[in-house]
Parts: sequence; structure tokens; C-alpha cells
Amino acid sequence: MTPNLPTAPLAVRCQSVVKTYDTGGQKFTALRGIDLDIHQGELMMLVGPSGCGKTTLISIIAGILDQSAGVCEVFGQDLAHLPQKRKLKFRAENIGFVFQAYNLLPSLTATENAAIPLIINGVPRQEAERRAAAVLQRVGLGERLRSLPAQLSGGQQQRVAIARALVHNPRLIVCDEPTSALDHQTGHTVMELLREVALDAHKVLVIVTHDARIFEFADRMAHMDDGRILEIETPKHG
Ligand SMILES: Nc1ncnc2c1ncn2[C@@H]1O[C@H](COP(=O)(O)OP(=O)(O)OP(=O)(O)O)[C@@H](O)[C@H]1O
Repeated sequence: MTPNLPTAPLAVRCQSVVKTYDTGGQKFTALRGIDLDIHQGELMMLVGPSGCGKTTLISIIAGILDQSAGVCEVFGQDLAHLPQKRKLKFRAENIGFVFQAYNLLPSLTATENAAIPLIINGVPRQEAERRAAAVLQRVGLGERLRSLPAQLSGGQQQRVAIARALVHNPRLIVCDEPTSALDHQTGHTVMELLREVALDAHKVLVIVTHDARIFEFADRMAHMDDGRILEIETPKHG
């Protein structure tokens, strides 16, 4: 789907990434040496059975968790080694998130929800809402700018969440199960939108999913099991 990926610059480089959780003195190793390169312009899916480490890996890539060992660079920056303030700034400027459960604030309108990353980045409210409204137009919600989440369908709420993930023009967009709460047709539309609006030659989309109905949208799929990547597959696009 995306031409010349192997020669595109690297967006994410994971080398021998290990993650051990320590809960009350009990250690559990969730990632056991992950090697993964993701190129700019690429849509990479992480797939595998429940508990295999997908969310842990995407959280490390997004700088929400630190790895216990190994290297994970995002656009050349290993977030685990940045002071907290710089890490938060890097994340706020460079990373967008889409979650399964949308995570919209119920008392805010679609526009106000979508504007949140810009407000966090210090953009004045009026300007932030103007830009949020423009992104909502792009995702097909131009008529619902003043709607509250409860007044929107699941697919529309997910589109607000996508607008919120894109509004600050991040270079890395991570999505955790973005379609699993949606019916087939809506999930398909949301994936088409993500590919079309979120991806360009300089950006990268990393999607964790169980949803086999959307595998066709991947440039490559990393199959995980028990904290390891077993295989990286390039699906055939028909
Ligand atoms: N905070 C934590 N403390 C201890 N163990 C954890 C923690 N978070 C995750 N784990 C464990 O690490 C392993 C990997 O979890 P993770 O959420 O990354 O898997 P997953 O592949 O995303 O699963 P699912 O598809 O069910 O969301 C699981 O065995 C989980 O129980």
C-alpha cells in the first residue's frame, strides 16, 4: 500500500526491549526482548492473544511506560532517558492517542474535546477550537461540532477521538483497539479515515488490535505471543 517503505526513514526503533512489572514484590516479565523497526509512512499493527504484551509495547513506544531494559527510540529519542518534563513535552507535541473506549470528556462538546491537545500545548482557546473544528470537518463531523459525546453514536465518538489525536499534527499516532467497540461497517470507515487523514510520508500509525476485519489496512503486522514478536508479516492487499 505504501511504496518504498524499507528505504523510508525510521520512526520507531526497538532493540532488545524488556519490560518487567513489579507488583508487591512479584515480578512478571511482559516483554522478553522486542526488536522492531517501524518506518515513516507505515501503518504497523500489533496482533496476538490476550496478555501477550501488545498494550505494554505500545505504551513504551508512546512514552507512557519506561522499558526495563533495551532501547526504544521514537524519531531518534529514547523517551525512557528523558527527564519527566521533557518527556511530557515530547509526547504532547509528537504523539496522538486513540483508545478503544474513546475517553472523551462527557461534559465537553465535540469541538472542546478535540481541542484538548492544543490547549495542553498552550494554544489560546479560540484558536484551539477553530483548529479543532477544522479537523472535525475533515473527519466528517462538521455538523456535530456542538454535540456532547452522549449525543453521538459510537462511530461518531471514535471520530471525535481521532480528531483529538490528530489536532496537534503529531508524527506518531498510537491506537489501542480503535475499532473493537464498533460494528463492521463503522470500523471499516474509521480505518479508512485513519489511513487517509492520519498517515503521510512523515508520520507513523501503530495500531494494537484483535479485530481481524481490519488486518487488510496494515502495511505490516507484528504477530506477538508471550512477550515476543514471532513473525512480521506483510499482508497482501487485494
Ligand atoms: N501494571 C501491571 N502490573 C503487572 N502486570 C501487568 C501490568 N500490566 C500488564 N501486566 C501483565 O503483562 C502481560 C501483558 O499485558 P498487556 O496488557 O500488555 O497484554 P495485551 O496483549 O495488550 O492484552 P489484551 O489483548 O488482553 O489487552 C499480561 O500478563 C498482564 O497481566
